[in-house]
Amino acid sequence: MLQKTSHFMRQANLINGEWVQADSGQTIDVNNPATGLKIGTVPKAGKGETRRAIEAANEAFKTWRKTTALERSKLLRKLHDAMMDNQDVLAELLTIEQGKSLFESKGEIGSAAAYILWFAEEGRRTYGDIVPSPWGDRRILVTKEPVGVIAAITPWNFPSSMLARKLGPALAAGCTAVVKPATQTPYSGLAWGALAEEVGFPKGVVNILTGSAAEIGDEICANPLVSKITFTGSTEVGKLLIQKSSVTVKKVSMELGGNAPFIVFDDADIDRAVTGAITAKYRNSGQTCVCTNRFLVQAGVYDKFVEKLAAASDALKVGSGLEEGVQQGPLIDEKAVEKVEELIADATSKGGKVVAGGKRHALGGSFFQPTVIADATPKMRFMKEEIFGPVAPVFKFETEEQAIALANDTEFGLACYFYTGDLGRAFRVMEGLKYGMVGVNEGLITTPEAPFGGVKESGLGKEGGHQGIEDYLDTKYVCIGGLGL
Ligand SMILES: O=CCCC(=O)O
Repeated sequence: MLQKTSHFMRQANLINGEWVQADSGQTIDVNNPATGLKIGTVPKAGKGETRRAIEAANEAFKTWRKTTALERSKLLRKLHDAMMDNQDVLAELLTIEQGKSLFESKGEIGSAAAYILWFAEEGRRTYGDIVPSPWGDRRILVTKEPVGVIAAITPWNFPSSMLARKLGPALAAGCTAVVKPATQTPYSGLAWGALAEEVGFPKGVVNILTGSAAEIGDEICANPLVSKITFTGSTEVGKLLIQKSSVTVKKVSMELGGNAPFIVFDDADIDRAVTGAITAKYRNSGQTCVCTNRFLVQAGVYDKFVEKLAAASDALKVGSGLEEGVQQGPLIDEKAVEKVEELIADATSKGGKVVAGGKRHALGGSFFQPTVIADATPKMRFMKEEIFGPVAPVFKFETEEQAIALANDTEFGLACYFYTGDLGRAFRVMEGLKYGMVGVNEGLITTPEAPFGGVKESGLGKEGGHQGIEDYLDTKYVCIGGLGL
């Protein structure tokens, strides 16, 4: 029961440096998806607590913005080190509340820490410009300034690393933050508060609230002290936040839904494609925004690919994420399982053939078998809907043009993947795909050095890369005259 005694498992909210309960005293239960058992509670905060957290962040901003980039960088580096020093316990907490395997949780904590380190460095390079002036007696300066108080709303599928991508650039830029982690997985988010406190971030710089998404979200959108909202989650909720925050004209960064195609051409290395497919499909039990939603396979290698993918899917070890060797944990909840069942029933009623899995796992609860469906067609719901579960529908195509058209036939544009051994085709296809991120002969492409983000209805803005800090900065133009030049 390491997790119960870990001081990182905070069952309280962090507002202005104090760990507090909800004004109403109400709480929300948090359950372990692997057992269905309650692991603790968190406060059910509402509008009042959110307003106080925003005011605290606004007060803290007055001094935090004046710290030097180097001072902020040093604190962020300490935060990185504290995360890595506690990687095992933080990973265990993540697995207990989210369900993913300990292997993946350690990877997520490592990735979260890596984003912090990246932005600790990037924060020191937020250069402005001196622009050639059209006037002989005036000079033009362009500077970068922190936007102010930011609000970060984060999802349950990557409760630690999604926060790192937002807090890292925000704090490095000199912004202060109000964070609302998902209520299904709040402890990994709250742990950031404990870590930030431990390494010496001043009170009010990081505030963390749990509770009613509607009440907290509405206050964040309406409050003029919040300059920016950064959100990872569904396109539906993202649109609502954009709409509601338009009243106070906030900057927004949105990392929304995906419908990733994974294309395998006849000239691909099939074994490499299957290895990439397993990661791109089953990571976090298929619950990532960049998970493959549709496999598009060229006719010449279709049967071979399906056979190998089915065998590799059957071989995955499903179980509690805390167990040694487990590769796939449970889905987040019963609703997620029902959605997966519905999509499979829709596919089989339209001619889809289940060649691996297809059912709830014998372990019960929200465990589901890794599933492969052959003979998928565009009439099936997989074509348009995000699965967010361990189901791999495999479509057949004949030509390169057809593959690109099928891949682009969606309102989403987050990640996509394709496998080919032909360099010319690699460029043609990469340029033809309307997506924010492309994996060529790679099924896992996330890294702090690269800009993560989508186009179309998959979102706005980038997280990571040198671009990732720009959304937390305002550009100011200064025209200086009267210099006696
Ligand atoms: O679910 C979205 C993020 C997945 C990733 O970090 O690769």
